[in-house]
Amino acid sequence: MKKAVLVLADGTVFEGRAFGAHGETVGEVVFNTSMMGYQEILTDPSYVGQVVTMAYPEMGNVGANPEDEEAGKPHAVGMVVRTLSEKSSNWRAQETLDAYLKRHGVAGIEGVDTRRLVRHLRVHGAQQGIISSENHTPAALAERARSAPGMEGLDLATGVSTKEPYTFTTPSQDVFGGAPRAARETRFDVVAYDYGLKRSMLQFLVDEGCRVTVVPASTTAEQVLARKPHGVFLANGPGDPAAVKGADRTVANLLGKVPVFGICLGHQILALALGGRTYKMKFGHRGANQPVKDLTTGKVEITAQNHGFAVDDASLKGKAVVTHINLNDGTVEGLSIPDARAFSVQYHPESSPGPHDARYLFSRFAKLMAQ
Ligand SMILES: NC(=O)CC[C@H](N)C(=O)O
Repeated sequence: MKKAVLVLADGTVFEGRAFGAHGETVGEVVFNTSMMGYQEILTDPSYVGQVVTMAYPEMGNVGANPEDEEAGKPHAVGMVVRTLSEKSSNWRAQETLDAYLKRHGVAGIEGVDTRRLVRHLRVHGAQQGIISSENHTPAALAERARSAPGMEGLDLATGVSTKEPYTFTTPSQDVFGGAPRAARETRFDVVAYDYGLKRSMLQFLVDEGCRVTVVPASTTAEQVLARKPHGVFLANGPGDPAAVKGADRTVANLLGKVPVFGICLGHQILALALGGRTYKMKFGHRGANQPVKDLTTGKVEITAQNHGFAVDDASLKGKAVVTHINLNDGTVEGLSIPDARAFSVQYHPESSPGPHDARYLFSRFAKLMAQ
């Protein structure tokens, strides 16, 4: 296999071998601690502009298949792994991870000391980096990584959002081949803002009896209210929440008029709509084992997460109730505005990949709409 390097903006060099597409890719280098679900991770549009390092050492073992995609293609711009499995061993696999990334033009590097890389990012913070199999000097690559734009101030959601509204009616699938879940009778019309959404979120809304109309990020509050929805869903998405054009004002104009449920970027935008603030975290939360405490019940959920920004707790005082916190670092994980029938979580109740502890939040949204 061809030699490749990963060079961080601070000049740190990691050597390895190229897989997937050969060539070069620049992005924010982040790490994910999930042991499985690399395909759901790679295809999550929230990874636009990011190079994902998988902390777990064995990757590619189950290959790739179309059912596990969260969107039509990988959105991460690069992948860093310790050991890449040459073969895929799974009855659902249609190709290897290597072939999958090659086909989609995504560069990977394997054989990297990912423990050292993850520790480096934890200490020095997520930063721009470049994967290259083109024999340039590390100094030149570090310079290019340094001149790449950082995540702060980047509106990436508007770019990946759907261009036209569409209706989504597919329930979640049983991947183990069981009978398809009986579709619930349609009870609610929901408008979902697409900031870069994961397909599984929509499937869980359909499971709750929602007919979902997905709309572009730039859709106005008036256009949404004209559809007379029972509820509005604010999806996940890439980039800086404060940079998504007009989103905070739009959501502010919806609050109080219709129940609102936000996840991840949607949660951050809801906070901004209330006059709250968001900030860039040092290295974010990405993985399937983040402990979150529900302050209203005292229960702890193990959650899937993928975010690099967070909502500033102090900025919400008097504007919203902080309902969930992260037990690792105390950051805000959920909020609610009871008067406005609105709530949101920073983590991923659809998991995909991850534990199912938080799936009940989709029913909570349905209950809110039924009231
Ligand atoms: N998954 C998401 O919606 C991520 C939200 C935002 N882009 C962040 O990094 O914090």
